[in-house]
Amino acid sequence: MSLDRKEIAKRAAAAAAVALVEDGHRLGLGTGSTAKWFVELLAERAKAEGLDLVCVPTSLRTARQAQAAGLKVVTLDEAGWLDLTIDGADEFDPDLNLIKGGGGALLQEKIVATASDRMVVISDASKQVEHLGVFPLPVEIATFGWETTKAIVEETLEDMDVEGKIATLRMDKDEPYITDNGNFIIDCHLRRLGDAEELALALNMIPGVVETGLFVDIADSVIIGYEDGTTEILSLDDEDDEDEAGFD
Ligand SMILES: O=C(CO)[C@H](O)[C@H](O)COP(=O)(O)O
Repeated sequence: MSLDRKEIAKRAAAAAAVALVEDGHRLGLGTGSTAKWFVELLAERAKAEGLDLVCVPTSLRTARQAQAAGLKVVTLDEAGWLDLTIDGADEFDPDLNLIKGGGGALLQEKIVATASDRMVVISDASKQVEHLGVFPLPVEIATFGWETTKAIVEETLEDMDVEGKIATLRMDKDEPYITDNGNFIIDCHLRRLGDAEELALALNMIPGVVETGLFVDIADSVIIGYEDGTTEILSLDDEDDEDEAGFD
């Protein structure tokens, strides 16, 4: 199999995350192209080593992939609480705050990550930013009265210390994109996001807003994969740890 450089980086981060999994773990499985690598490599290791794992997917897409790969899939309520969630991100900053939801699964991703002892993000280096906000911030909203909700989101952004305030309804070809939870997503095009926690709280106060893609104080570590197959782990409590292990 010949992979392009970005895929090598994503696969390397996913492989390093698979090494964190222990027999008996209850795992949250993220959504997106990097999380897809994790599910594939996890299933290979689980099969090879006969690991007893219970997995909670964050989207229908991931559920289908995990089931097809032979992983045991249960709902979050069946699992109760999780040991570890591994997921991708659209951006992460030096405090390991995230923008997520580029793949539309932000609500279940946030619920699952929050119900975990530990959330580890897997990413290529392009998602690392000094300040969140270049990637459009996804906000999941109820379909009922969505134009009114969108207008209130824009008014709220006007009042906040952010730059760029345009919200657009996410589309899937000619139709609005519908999440796994039956909601719409608006993408907020901000050039600078200001205080992530303040913004998340203000947006979450708006009736009609279901959840935002701002993950504040949720991630514990980020594994960055590089295009040469090496990885680096960023953690808030540890010194940065360079890992030279590549993959074949
Ligand atoms: O938040 C997400 C899905 O809702 C993804 O984790 C995020 O979009 C990153 O995806 P990818 O690994 O494909 O770049």
